[in-house]
Amino acid sequence: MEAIVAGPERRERLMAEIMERTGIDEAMIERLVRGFYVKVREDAVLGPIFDARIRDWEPHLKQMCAFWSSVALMTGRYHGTPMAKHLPLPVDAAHFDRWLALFEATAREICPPEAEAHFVERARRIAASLELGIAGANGIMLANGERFRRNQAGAV
Ligand code: HEM
Repeated sequence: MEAIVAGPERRERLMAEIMERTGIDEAMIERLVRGFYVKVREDAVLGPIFDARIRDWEPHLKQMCAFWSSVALMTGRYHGTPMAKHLPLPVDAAHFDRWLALFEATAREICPPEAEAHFVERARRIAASLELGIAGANGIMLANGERFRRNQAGAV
């Protein structure tokens, strides 16, 4: 009879499969995260939003490495509440577009193509779900593919 592969063993296998297929490892995640936030902090649109909220960058960067390790490699290292952290932010579609443009540029610079595609696909999905949540918190129910724009919604 074939053994049922569950729990930690299944996670190990998934992780090994993703690492082998994409070349992603914790070192690549750390380069991506650190490279991305260098761009974010210099950015005219996003920089001030982070600067106003993050005093000590090192814990945030460590948290983001754990997040991407969980998202990209299924390691389960991240335990947090990203939606709750983003709901109060003064952001809309323009901020998410900028965030993704910087993330995608960093992934292109740092990762081989399979890894880049793996990160970017997940970043786009999570960004869309955060934007949907933020719109909802501002009383706007987005239709499929619709974007959240505060000026049009009149909800600044
Ligand atoms: C509009 C673009 C975005 C802005 C301005 C933004 C800003 C921020 C800020 C200021 C924090 C710190 C919050 C706090 O500690 O109080 C944060 C945390 C975080 N962000 Fe974003 N973010 C954006 C998009 C994204 C996207 C697209 C992702 C994921 C793909 C993401 C993932 C996270 C995670 C995982 C945390 C840590 C939450 C925790 O402490 O557990 N963010 N973000």
